[in-house]
Amino acid sequence: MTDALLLVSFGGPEKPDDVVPFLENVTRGRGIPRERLVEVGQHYFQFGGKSPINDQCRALKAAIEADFAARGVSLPVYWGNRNWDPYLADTLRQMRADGITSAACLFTSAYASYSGCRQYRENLAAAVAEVGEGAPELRRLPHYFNRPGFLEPFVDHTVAALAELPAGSRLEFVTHSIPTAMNDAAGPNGGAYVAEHLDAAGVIAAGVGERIGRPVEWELVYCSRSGPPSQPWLEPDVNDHLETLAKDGVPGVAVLPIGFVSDHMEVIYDLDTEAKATAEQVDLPFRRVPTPGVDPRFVTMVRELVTEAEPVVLGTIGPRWGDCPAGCCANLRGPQPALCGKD
Ligand SMILES: CC1=C(CCC(=O)O)c2cc3nc(cc4[nH]c(cc5[nH]c(cc1n2)c(C)c5CCC(=O)O)c(CCC(=O)O)c4C)C(CCC(=O)O)=C3C
Ligand SMILES: [Fe+2]
Repeated sequence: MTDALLLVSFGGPEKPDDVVPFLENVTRGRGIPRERLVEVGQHYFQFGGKSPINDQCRALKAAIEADFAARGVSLPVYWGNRNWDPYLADTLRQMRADGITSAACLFTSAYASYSGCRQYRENLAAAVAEVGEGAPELRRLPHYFNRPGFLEPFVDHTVAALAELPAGSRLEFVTHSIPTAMNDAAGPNGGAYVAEHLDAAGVIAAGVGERIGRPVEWELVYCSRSGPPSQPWLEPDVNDHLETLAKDGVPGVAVLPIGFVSDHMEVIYDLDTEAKATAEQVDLPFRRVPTPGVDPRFVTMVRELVTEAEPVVLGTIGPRWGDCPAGCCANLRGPQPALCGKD
């Protein structure tokens, strides 16, 4: 039984004074070099000290509420963040006060990895411990990277982007880089972060090819690397790759941020600002494809995750679990309490 839907997101600063404390929350104990933090702070300040992510969560929450109301799903929707106000513990206290005893969680993160999955589960465990007695019981909705409601908006918007680019342009699928060791530990058997992205990208590329009547070339590249240079992270970086493509005479690129569900700071800075500038420098026609955001198909997918009997998925991997199997996405710094999983 479920009394509520809980949107679990990353959080972001809303004004300049929030930026440094937000970055401290995100990077506490993560060993990110100081120069990187100063640089990322500048990305936020350049946008007035405000990340778009909280407004995007408010918009998604409102769209889900409207859809639930229209479809007779009488579940209240709550929202809490890992790293900024509204914090998960505050939301759980509100839910308890409202008489909610159980909730299904939707993470605004679509793929397996410590950063994108288990860290959310650890933060939920910490928030439940902080709230104490009477905190709602939480379960997690299935991973959705291979659901039509997540993939189809990318197909549509990519077809539109290609129509504005020279013939023969390619698809650059972009996701957040992570340490290679984190990918090696992702999912129950390792490597799930990259494998899930490749599966999703393959479905989108095939869908686009079908729509435009010819196969399109594509690859998966990475943005937003942090960490010390000595630590290997997934490569190539999108900027380096755009330079390679220009040298190879590729006529243009559609850039699809498939690692993200909304156009938050990584998208508007790392892609729309930095990667776009790189493309201009090397004279490579560039279009950035929107993320699902509040696309009605994505909102419908959320309702289906809550109410469905039979999961519908695309690609080769097959339906994924909600609550994770034991050993999934290990915390490489050592085990921590986590909810929504066998360990
Ligand atoms: C896989 C992944 C996702 C996708 C899944 C998901 O969506 O959760 C994601 C999302 C996000 N990452 C975000 C912001 C940041 N991530 C950082 C740092 C890091 N991210 C990592 C991974 C991921 N991150 C990693 C391995 C680090 C290194 C530190 C560590 O090992 O933990 C830092 C610190 C500075 C820096 O190092 O860049 C910031 C500020 C925001 C908010 C954006 C906004 O404000 O609009 C969002 C949605
Ligand atoms: Fe991040």
